[in-house]
Amino acid sequence: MAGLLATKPRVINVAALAEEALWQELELTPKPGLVDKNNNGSHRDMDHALFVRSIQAISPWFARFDDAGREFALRTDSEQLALLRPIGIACEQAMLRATHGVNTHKGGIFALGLLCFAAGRLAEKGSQINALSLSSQVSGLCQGMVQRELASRQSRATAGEKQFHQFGLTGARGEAESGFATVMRHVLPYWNPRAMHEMLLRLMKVNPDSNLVSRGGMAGMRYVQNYSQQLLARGWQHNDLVEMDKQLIARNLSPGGSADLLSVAWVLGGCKY
Ligand SMILES: CC(C)(COP(=O)(O)OP(=O)(O)OC[C@H]1O[C@@H](n2cnc3c(N)ncnc32)[C@H](O)[C@@H]1O)[C@@H](O)C(=O)NCCC(=O)NCCS
Ligand SMILES: Nc1ncnc2c1ncn2[C@@H]1O[C@H](COP(=O)(O)OP(=O)(O)OP(=O)(O)O)[C@@H](O)[C@H]1O
Repeated sequence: MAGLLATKPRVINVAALAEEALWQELELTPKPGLVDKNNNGSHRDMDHALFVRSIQAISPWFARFDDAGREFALRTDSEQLALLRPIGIACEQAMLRATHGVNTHKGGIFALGLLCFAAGRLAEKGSQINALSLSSQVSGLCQGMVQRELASRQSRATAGEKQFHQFGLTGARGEAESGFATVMRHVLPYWNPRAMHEMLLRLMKVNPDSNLVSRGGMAGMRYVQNYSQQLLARGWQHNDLVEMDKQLIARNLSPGGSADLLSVAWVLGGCKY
């Protein structure tokens, strides 16, 4: 009888959660400054249809990231990123082919690719897959990334690299190296998949988003952080988000980094327990 009562371990498919996360993020509407079902936000080169094509091009790669995590599970942490990166870049190329060169999900590929790879590595080692183990696995994989790729290089080719040298911001790399600490600290304790607008506001309130800085400088980033903080503090309705969307579009601001972290939150929230 006891055998019958024993609960079977829940099988978590992180690759499937990652695809689901991209759809949930895209469909969330209104989404201030971002592409959603209503409008293109602060983007002249992207729309909903382009994001659909991008998600369709990227999603088959999530299982490949997971497979690679299994395949390389016995290699040391420090070797992993070099083994993963070529797959990540190939996935970026698939995205760019589908979008005719537009950067729809570069940050999303980076973050979700790391999570799928970490899940494969944990599964191969027979370790439990949950938000905490995924967070610490990603942090381990990315240890030293900021120092190696930002601090010890003078390149200013990308927004992230420019902003590190200008403002000391570590962007997507710093977030990954911390094990997505922004999501773990500011969203997961309050996680509710039916309250995705609130989850996004919690992210925009604190996230040092390189997209905002490259579009509006530090003032633009602080504008969005303060706006989100006020809505969370006084409460908000649907129309408050419609108005925030208008204000961010008027300032050409787009919190793309927080949109990526919302996808990360969907995956970690789905593995919370
Ligand atoms: C690491 C990458 C993404 C860094 O790119 P970049 O120098 O432009 O950094 P940057 O910090 O500007 O962010 C890139 C994207 O991340 C998102 N983002 C921005 N700020 C943040 C933030 N604070 N937190 C999380 N995501 C953010 C945005 O959408 C942005 O477009 C990229 O250079 C890269 O290496 N891509 C190759 C693919 C790869 O490494 N994959 C490995 C896992 S699959
Ligand atoms: N729904 C969304 N709408 C817009 N951007 C999103 C959305 N979801 C995620 N993002 C993230 O924001 C990024 C796009 O933002 P942005 O256009 O500011 O970056 P960029 O392409 O590097 O800059 P620019 O377009 O000014 O050259 C995407 O790479 C993606 O990571």
